[in-house]
Amino acid sequence: MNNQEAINALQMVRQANPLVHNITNVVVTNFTANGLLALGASPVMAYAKEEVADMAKIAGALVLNIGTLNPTEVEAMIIAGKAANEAGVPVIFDPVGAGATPYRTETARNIASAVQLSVIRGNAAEIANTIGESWTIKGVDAGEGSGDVVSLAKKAAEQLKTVVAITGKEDVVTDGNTTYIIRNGHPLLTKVTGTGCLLTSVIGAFAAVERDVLKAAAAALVIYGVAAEIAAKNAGDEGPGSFQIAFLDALFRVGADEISRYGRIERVE
Ligand SMILES: Nc1ncnc2c1ncn2[C@@H]1O[C@H](COP(=O)(O)OP(=O)(O)OP(=O)(O)O)[C@@H](O)[C@H]1O
Ligand SMILES: Cc1ncsc1CCO
Ligand SMILES: [Mg+2]
Repeated sequence: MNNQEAINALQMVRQANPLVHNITNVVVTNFTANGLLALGASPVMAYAKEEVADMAKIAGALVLNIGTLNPTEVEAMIIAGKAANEAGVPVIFDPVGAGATPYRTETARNIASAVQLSVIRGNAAEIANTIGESWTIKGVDAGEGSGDVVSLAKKAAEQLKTVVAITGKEDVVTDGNTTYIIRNGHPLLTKVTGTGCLLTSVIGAFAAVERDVLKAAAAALVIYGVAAEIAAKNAGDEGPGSFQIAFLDALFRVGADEISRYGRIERVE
C-alpha cells in the first residue's frame, strides 16, 4: 500500500459514487451524509427493520454505528448485517463508546459475533473493549504508544477475523498479517463531533470499490488525514466551526497532488 494506490482508490470512489448504507447515530447523521457526498460517494440512512435488508443488499457497503443505540436499532443492524453478509456487501462497524456502559460493550460484542465484519474502526479503548481486553488510556490520547496499539489491532484482527483500524494521533490498520501506520490528521479533528464516525463511513465508501479491504481502509485513513491537514491550513486558527466546513471542502477537493506530497503511510512489522 502506498500513496499512489490511495490515489487510485479515491479515483474509483469518485467514478463509481458507491451507495453507502448507514445505520448510525443521531449526532452525526447529517455530517456523515455531507462528508460522504463531498468525498464522492452516495449516502443513505435507513433504519426500519422492514427495509434494512433490502437496502443493505443493493448498497456498496453497510456501515453500523452504535453511537446512540437502542434495542430496535440494534435489531435492525443485525438484520442488515446478515443480509449484507449474504449478498457479499462489506460491513464496516464503529463500536462507539464500547466499554462506557455494559449495554454498549455487550452490543458491540454481539454485533461483532452475529455479523461477519469487513472492517472494525474505533479508538483503542473501543476496540479493546469489543474484544474483552482491558485498556488503560495512556496520556491524553488513546492512540499514544503505537507499539501497544499495533499488538491490540493484531489481536482484534485475529479474534474477529476482520481488518481492524485503530485511530488516534496515529492510525494503525491491520488484517493480522500486514500492518500499516498512517501519520496524518490534525488535532482539530478531535474538536468536531463525529469525525471518527464519518471516517468509518468513508472506509465504507472505499471498501465498496476496492475489494482488498486492507488497502481500502488504509487508503481511506491516509486521504482523510491529508484532507484534515488541508482543512486546518485553509481554515487557519479560527477553530472547530470553520475547520468543520473547511474539512468538508477538503474532502471534496483533495487529490493526487496533496496525497502524494503529504500522505504518510508506513508498513510496520
Ligand atoms: N491528536 C490527533 N492528531 C491528529 N489526528 C488525530 C488526533 N486524534 C485523532 N485524530 C484523527 O481524527 C480522526 C478520528 O479519529 P478518533 O480516534 O478521534 O475517532 P473517535 O474517537 O471515534 O472520534 P468520535 O467518536 O468523536 O467520532 C482520525 O482520522 C484520526 O487519525
Ligand atoms: C457525542 C455523541 N454521543 C453519542 S454518539 C456521539 C457522536 C460521536 O460519536
Ligand atoms: Mg468514535
